[in-house]
Amino acid sequence: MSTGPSPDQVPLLELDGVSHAYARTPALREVSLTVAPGEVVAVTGSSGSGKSTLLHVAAGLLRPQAGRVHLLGHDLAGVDATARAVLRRSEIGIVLQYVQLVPDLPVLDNVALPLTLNGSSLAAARTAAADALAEVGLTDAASAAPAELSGGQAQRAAVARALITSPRIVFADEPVASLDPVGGRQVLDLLRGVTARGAALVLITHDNTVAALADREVRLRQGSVEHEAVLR
Ligand SMILES: Nc1ncnc2c1ncn2[C@@H]1O[C@H](COP(=O)(O)OP(=O)(O)OP(=O)(O)O)[C@@H](O)[C@H]1O
Repeated sequence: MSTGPSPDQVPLLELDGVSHAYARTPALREVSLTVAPGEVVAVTGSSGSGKSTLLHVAAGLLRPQAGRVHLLGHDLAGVDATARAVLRRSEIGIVLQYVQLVPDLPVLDNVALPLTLNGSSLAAARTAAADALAEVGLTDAASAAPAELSGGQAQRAAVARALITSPRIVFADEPVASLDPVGGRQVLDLLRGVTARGAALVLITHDNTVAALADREVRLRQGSVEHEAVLR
């Protein structure tokens, strides 16, 4: 009988000796990192320390020049751009600091978009999007245009869109940096909610108060892991 690790012990994300430079600017230097199911990991560091580059590499948006990235059981070196895009669309959620809702689509259709791109019928996707909007407290905004939302509402809609596929791992790059404390807390609570079903959250932030909500902090300095701490 096999005695391999149980599914809740297999990392969802594993970076091993990852290095990357833009032209001659080193951005990541031999970074190793693992993220387990149900974990919230804060990646911190000052401006230019490599946080966003780490997110791009981890989410398969950027191929690192050295090292290995294992994401959701895939060695990304062997996954072509199309398959990586499908993986992102179906199993990964990404939330950025400035919301990128499609301006011409009502909020409901923005949230439904990942499902329609994955082949769901518009009707089924809209039903799921209405449920997702209810979960983030935005039912009343379903038919609004993105421009009619406040910053906090738009970020909650972006979270609903990122979570509608029930991703196994969510990457959030400074998701509350543009929000007031109350709006920020709401968005963080929504993001952290994914851990209840065993998904992981990788939270990129330069804000210590936000980082303190994580289970673990990985601090970057000039592209290297300077410090790693278990917070809870
Ligand atoms: N597209 C790019 N072309 C050239 N250099 C880049 C590019 N993106 C990032 N860099 C450089 O790589 C280094 C790491 O940048 P990165 O954006 O990953 O840091 P960061 O910690 O996310 O910064 P910030 O908190 O300011 O967003 C910096 O020196 C930056 O100037």
